[in-house]
Amino acid sequence: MSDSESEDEGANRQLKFVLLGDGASGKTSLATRFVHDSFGKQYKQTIGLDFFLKRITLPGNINVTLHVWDIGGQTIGSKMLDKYIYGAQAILLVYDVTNQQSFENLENWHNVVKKVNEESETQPRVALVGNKIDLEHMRTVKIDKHLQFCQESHSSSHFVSAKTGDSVFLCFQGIAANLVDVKLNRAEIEQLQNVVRADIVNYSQEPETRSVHSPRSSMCTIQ
Ligand SMILES: Nc1nc2c(ncn2[C@@H]2O[C@H](COP(=O)(O)OP(=O)(O)OP(=O)(O)O)[C@@H](O)[C@H]2O)c(=O)[nH]1
Repeated sequence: MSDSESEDEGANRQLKFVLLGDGASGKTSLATRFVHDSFGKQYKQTIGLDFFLKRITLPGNINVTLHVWDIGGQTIGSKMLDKYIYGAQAILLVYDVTNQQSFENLENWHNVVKKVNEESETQPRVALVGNKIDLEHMRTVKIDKHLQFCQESHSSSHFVSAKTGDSVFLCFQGIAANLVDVKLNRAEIEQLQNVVRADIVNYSQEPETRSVHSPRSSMCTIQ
């Protein structure tokens, strides 16, 4: 590689992020929120895989291009899955906090990742991503189970909502920053957390004021 090529690469690091997890856990929605800052309510199953590309600038003027591989939830038994995972710098294991099964099945996804890692020179960072925290009141996956998984699998821990955007940018950019050894300060983290949103909820049968807080979430419901 010539000097100018390596300078180019230094100026714009390419990172492969792979999103894994059960169907309907919200992988496409997370990628769409991160890349296009949009959200669609309608579920459209990903067949095989989808690609997203996003260039971000991290503190210190460090440009990073994220290649986000959104793997369809039905590929768990597919022979192609190993190839999709291979060479990733980051694996995001995504589950739906309101769906216990989607959390339990992450073990199968993680096992595939571990098997691929055995044959790979690069060892990806693994991140556990609990999605749909806007539905905190319907949560079925206990936070201590989430944290236990992180500890056992040496994963970073993230709670996000593709729907509201809560902590989605922080999740992707935080992982990217970590990979290129950039430290985000408190102000940058707060800025990336992004959404402070209050939904008006009409609890007609329950007259008392409610407040629902999630860990690292800025969502609340007010009446
Ligand atoms: N309330 C809520 N719904 C969400 C959120 N993220 C995704 N959804 C919804 O969940 C459904 C599934 O989302 P997808 O992003 O298509 O799920 P997926 O994991 O890509 O699914 P596969 O393509 O089958 O692997 C859609 O109806 C989304 O609108 C979220 O943060 N909150």
